[in-house]
Amino acid sequence: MSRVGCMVLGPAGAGKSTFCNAIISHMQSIGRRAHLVNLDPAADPTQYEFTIDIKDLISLEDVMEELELGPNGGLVYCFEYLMNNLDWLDEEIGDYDDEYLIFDCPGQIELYTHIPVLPTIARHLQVNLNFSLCAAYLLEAPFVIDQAKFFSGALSAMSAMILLELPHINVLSKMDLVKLEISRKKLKQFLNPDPLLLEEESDDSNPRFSKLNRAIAYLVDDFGMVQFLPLDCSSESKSVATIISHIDDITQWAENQEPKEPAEEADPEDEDNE
Ligand SMILES: Nc1nc2c(ncn2[C@@H]2O[C@H](COP(=O)(O)OP(=O)(O)OP(=O)(O)O)[C@@H](O)[C@H]2O)c(=O)[nH]1
Ligand SMILES: [Mg+2]
Repeated sequence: MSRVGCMVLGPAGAGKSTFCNAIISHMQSIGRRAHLVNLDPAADPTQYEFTIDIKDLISLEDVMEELELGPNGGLVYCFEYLMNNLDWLDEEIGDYDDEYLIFDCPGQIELYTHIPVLPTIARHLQVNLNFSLCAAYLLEAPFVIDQAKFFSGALSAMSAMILLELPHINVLSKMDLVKLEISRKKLKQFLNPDPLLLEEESDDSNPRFSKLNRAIAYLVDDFGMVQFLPLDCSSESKSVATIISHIDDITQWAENQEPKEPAEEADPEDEDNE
């Protein structure tokens, strides 16, 4: 039994759900199968139905209404409830052996910093449910227009990589929105972030912030692991297929599907019989 999973993460509105749907759509077009697992207790399905939905366990709307909590307190409650009822997740996932599951996660960064629920879920999926798991962290490409914002986004991607301890890809989403505003050469520098980009910043920014931004940029560079794959879900583009192939590589999807039989010793007698 083997299961492959990808946790799709990133700030609110980064395009996570759109990307999850694009994965399912692409998979269907090439005759592969994948399932959507919704881990956002406030989300409704969009293009494709959820195969597994946290709202069948608990919904943010009910929690806010019954416990008189705000949206963030309600979300924290929902995840604490899920943590105490992980057997629900086990049961839901139970039948999906040898399947490809895409986990659409909520955008609140608190869920892997303040209360580390997403790292706990990730570990549970790997250790107890035998998942070959990776994370895809989305950052919006329009951030690249504001370089300081981009580097702070890269820092949040890096923090997710460290906290989740999962094989990881970073994705620059909504590329269609910046294609016309930024040169290809410059875009390439953002896909493999180059701190020198900040050197070109205009002089009218506060020098103290410039210094801080540069320090963050060099930190991201020193870490040397934050690179981005471009994604454009606005039209049929190769970007979704390319990202899926990266996920396949990381999770060793092909190997999981077709476990290699140990090479059998050639039996000379069999050969004689043929
Ligand atoms: N132009 C463009 N818009 C996109 C793209 N991907 C997503 N969007 C839009 O961005 C908005 C947010 O997309 P979602 O997929 O809901 O983002 P999300 O990260 O799931 O949002 P939350 O779950 O609320 O955190 C929607 O209006 C999408 O249509 C893209 O590649 N290009
Ligand atoms: Mg979403």
